[in-house]
Amino acid sequence: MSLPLTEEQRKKIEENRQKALARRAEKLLAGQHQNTVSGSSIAAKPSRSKQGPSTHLHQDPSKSGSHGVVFKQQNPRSSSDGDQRPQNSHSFQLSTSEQAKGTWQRQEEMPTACPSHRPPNQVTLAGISPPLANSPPVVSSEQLWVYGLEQGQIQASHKTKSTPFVNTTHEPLARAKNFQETTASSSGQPPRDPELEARMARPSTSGQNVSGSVMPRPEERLQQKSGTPLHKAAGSQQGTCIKIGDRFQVKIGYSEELIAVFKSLPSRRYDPATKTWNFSMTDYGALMKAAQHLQAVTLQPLEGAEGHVESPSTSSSSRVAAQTCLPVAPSLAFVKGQCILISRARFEADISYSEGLIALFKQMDSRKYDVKTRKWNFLLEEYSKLMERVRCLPQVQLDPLPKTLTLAFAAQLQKTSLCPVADIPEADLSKVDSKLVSSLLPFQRAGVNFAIAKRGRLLLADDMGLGKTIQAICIAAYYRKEWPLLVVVPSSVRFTWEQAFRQWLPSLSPDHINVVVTGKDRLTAGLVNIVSFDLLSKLEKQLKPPFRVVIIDESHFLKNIKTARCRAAVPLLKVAKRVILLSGTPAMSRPAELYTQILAVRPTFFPQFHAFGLRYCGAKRLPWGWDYSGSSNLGELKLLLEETVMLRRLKGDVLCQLPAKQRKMVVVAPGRISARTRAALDAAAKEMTTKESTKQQQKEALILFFNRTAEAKIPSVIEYILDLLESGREKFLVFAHHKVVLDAVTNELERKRVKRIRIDGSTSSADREDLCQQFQLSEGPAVAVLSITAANMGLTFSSADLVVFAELFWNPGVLMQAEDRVHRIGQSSSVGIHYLVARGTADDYLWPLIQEKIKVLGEAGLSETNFSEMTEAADYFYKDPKQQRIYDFFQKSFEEDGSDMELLEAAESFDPGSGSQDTGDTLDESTLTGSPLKKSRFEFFDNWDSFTSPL
Ligand SMILES: Nc1ncnc2c1ncn2[C@@H]1O[C@H](COP(=O)(O)OP(=O)(O)OP(=O)(O)O)[C@@H](O)[C@H]1O
Repeated sequence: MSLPLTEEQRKKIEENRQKALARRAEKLLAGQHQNTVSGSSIAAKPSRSKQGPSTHLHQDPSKSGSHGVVFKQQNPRSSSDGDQRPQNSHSFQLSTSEQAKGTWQRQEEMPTACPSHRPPNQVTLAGISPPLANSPPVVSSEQLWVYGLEQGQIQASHKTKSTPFVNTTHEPLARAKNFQETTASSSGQPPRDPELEARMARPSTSGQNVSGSVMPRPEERLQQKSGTPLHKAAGSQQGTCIKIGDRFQVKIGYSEELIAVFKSLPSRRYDPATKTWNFSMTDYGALMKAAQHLQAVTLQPLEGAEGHVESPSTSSSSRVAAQTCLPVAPSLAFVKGQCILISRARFEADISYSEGLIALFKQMDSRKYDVKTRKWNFLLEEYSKLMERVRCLPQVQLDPLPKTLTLAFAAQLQKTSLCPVADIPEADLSKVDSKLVSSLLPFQRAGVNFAIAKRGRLLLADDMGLGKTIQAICIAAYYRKEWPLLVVVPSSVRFTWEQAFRQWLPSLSPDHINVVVTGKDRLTAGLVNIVSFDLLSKLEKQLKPPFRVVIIDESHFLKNIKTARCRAAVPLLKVAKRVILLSGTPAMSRPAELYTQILAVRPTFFPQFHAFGLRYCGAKRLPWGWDYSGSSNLGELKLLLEETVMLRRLKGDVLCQLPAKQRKMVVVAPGRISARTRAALDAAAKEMTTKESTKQQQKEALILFFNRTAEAKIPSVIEYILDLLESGREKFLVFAHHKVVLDAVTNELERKRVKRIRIDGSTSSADREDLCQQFQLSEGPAVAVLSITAANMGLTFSSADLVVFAELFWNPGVLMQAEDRVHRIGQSSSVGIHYLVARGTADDYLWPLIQEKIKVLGEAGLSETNFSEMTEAADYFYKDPKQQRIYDFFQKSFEEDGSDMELLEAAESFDPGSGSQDTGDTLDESTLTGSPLKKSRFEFFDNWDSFTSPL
């Protein structure tokens, strides 16, 4: 049993130790003088104040495996690798002259070996005396990072005035750690050394002024310096790597410099039982590379793993690294990822863990670590720098941003714009009709400015009902000198567009507006030419010379490049100078649907669909070809579109600017009225105004006129409703009062498998409430088909924000009550009211009648409703004497008591019966769904995808 040391003995030991240290330092100095070029002045000054009694420096200096460099312990701590012992506390410092010169350059001038300081004999682990074997030197990471400096470069001298270590080539390590930066252990990335990471990121506690980027690892620095492995000393220590499970162990005798390398590897573990170090395979390459540069050490590679370590002399990546002074990825694992734009100013590296890469990330001033996504992101202005440096990491492949993005965000990349929102200049609209300009709501004015800033090529994707029409007309009017204008729209709204041009551009003569109704019409007859998608493809030949200004309403109708409408429209749009696409739902279910619209506005963005599909449609290669039905990088796509071509405001964004109710007169297509129905309508109109007719005959003629009107409108009403659904309208009410109209709408919805409820005079009170609740709570598209007279009060449908009047009603009070099924408490949005008005029908008289009545009510303070804008727009009504007589008759009839009841009963009981031939004409379903074009339009309903618009 050994006795405890006396105090005196301890002192003696300590004295001897200090002497040994001093001798070793002198020896080192002498050795360095022999090998070092003049001008190098690096001091390694042993600290005499903090040496613990049991550090590895107890080792006999003559047997030291070290070349004499001693490290300063800055943060003595329990090591995670199992070393619990006190740590040595020698300082390692560079002189100021060193700082100024820069370390790596100087290193090239220096010999890379110091043979005199190598251990004389090969020492196996078993042969190491217990204290040494138990005492792997504990080295701080700061020291480890500069480990390469030791390689024959450092002169120990306690005479040299020491100065704080500075490496002017590197970015400050002393940067306060961004709170977003966390270690990989918390980021879900492969485990790494949190202590090491923390030390890399936090300020030096030693007072050292460490500047520049994260230091390369020892082996990397060696490579960078010499580009070749060192020649091994004759008696270098031999060691072997042995695979143990998924790790490998290094069997070798004590070597201070090798242990320093060990300590720099994140996966290191020290096993006190076997007194050996072991590592994960990810560090194998790094270790072997570093060992190649240690003159006193020779490590036998793992069996079968030789090829894993590329000779630095032959490694092209190493050569690049040497040229650019960048660290080489110290891991065998190959990592691959991509850059993704995450905001107008920042991009993210979406890549798995690589230590070298993380070190590189930490060199970026603008770095941020997002703890949620566990990814690093940077300012775009650092993009080029980062990519340049990443290219030097041979085991990292970080795919760049697509060229389209770098062009779109060139200002941010070049740091010429850091505005969170692009500045859009105010456009000069002095040449546009003042009526239109003064009516624009502020957000609409901003929309026009955006369009003009984009030189008239854009996708205006405002939410439904926000007034895309008025904005589009204003934008087109700004480029009026470049007209004729082509307006391509769903056929159900061709006349609504004509009306809008008349309303907003009084300077445009109505004669200059050409609505193309048949395939025989001329597409270029007017200054403004309005055509349906389907007719456009039939009139393709008339598109030469091409139009210079084109508006496409509901541009998502172009989502399928294979359709005839798309094939006709896209080439036209590519060559047009101004392209104004309008859609409240540019993509209904997947980003692939956006492609043609993007192509139309910016043909150069993604000329090949495949590139777009790979980036944004999650393209997958399947045995039968590529599948582009998925989605990927949607946030980036949205940013790209918003930066370059798309403007989208949601109702909620601009609610404060919107009126509570927005009424819209929708002029439905008269072309849908069959010749037979038209003849019946004309006959009824004549009967009403024939002087010879009795009062009863006139009334019967009025009833017939109404009934034929209902019948005539059915195809247009159905088409309009289906267009609404196709455009993404989810929940809305359809009011009508003829049973035949209610039936036709219900049947069509049923056929298309659209969720619906119906409330009419035959619905019991109990059922009404249930149906109402059912509609209120339903998710996704649903239509409430309601009788104007039976469901205009007492029901709440506040979950919808659109009411469609398929038919007009002579009593405006009833209409307003019906409107208020949606516009009531519980409604948080602005409500849209669409009145479908058919020319050449009873609507020609009912519409002005309703407006007049409302005006009177308004003047009497009984109605806050203002139809005045629509009244002004309704000047298409003929005012010839015959029509005036019909109008007068209408007025008189509805003022008489009892007329309502008679008309209502007639509406309820009207059955086209023998007139079914007429209905057959007008309801000709082949015109709606039978033709290939119509069929493709309605495919959407058959696949009723859940709405997953990325926008
Ligand atoms: N600034 C305005 N002044 C007066 N009325 C307006 C204004 N902006 C829009 N409106 C009216 O609001 C209604 C809805 O406008 P519009 O039809 O253009 O909307 P939208 O965005 O095209 O909707 P959707 O996508 O459903 O077609 C129309 O009746 C239009 O006249």
